[in-house]
Amino acid sequence: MIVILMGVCGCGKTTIAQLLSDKVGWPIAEADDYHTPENKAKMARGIPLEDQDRLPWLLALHQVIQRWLDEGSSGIITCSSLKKIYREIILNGNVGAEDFAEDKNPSRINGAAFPPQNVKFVYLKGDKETIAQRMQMRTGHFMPPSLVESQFQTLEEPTEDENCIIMDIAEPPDRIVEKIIHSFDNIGTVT
Ligand SMILES: Nc1ncnc2c1ncn2[C@@H]1O[C@H](COP(=O)(O)OP(=O)(O)OP(=O)(O)O)[C@@H](O)[C@H]1O
Ligand SMILES: O=C(O)[C@H](O)[C@@H](O)[C@H](O)[C@H](O)CO
Repeated sequence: MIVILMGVCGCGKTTIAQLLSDKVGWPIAEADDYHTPENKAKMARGIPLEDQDRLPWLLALHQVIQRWLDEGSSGIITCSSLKKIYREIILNGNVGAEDFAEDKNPSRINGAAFPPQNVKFVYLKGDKETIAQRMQMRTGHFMPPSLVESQFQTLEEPTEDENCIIMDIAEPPDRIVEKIIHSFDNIGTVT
């Protein structure tokens, strides 16, 4: 099983990934570690990334998933995955990227089932005020609170066909992790 924790900056991806990893023993690929220094510097200056900045980053994360699938191993990825096409690229790699470049309808990629059953997105959902507050409290992170607004503007919440689990970030981290673990057997029933 591969779990991709998604959502805007400050929604709790890293926090939940660490707790989940402690419980299930799976490795974490922290998406921030896959950004180029240029991307990080851009965000640190308060400038939102654009599609083309994110493309190589998404492809690198796709390779992590592909490697884990090839090895038959489990893992946890933290990645904002803000747009549907980004999620397609993470899952499908270059196939998604070609569609991205040509601005085609992502739902038609290869006619493939979306998503693969052993790769699950978990959307950490919260309101802008809660997240802005948590970002203000957080220290030592390159991502400035000023980017919360653009993150919400870019966000395309996952739709039903993506079979994504939605977690309310108003709940304590431990509870969210319990629900994620429970949902491995009940995909689609936990919200
Ligand atoms: N469920 C929660 N309840 C209360 N506080 C939380 C919860 N989840 C995370 N936090 C706190 O909110 C802040 C942001 O969390 P975290 O850094 O994990 O978010 P993130 O999605 O990984 O951010 P980024 O995308 O910017 O790296 C942290 O200070 C964390 O301790
Ligand atoms: O703009 C985005 O797609 C995301 O915000 C990521 O680029 C960041 O890595 C992260 O969420 C900040 O820590």
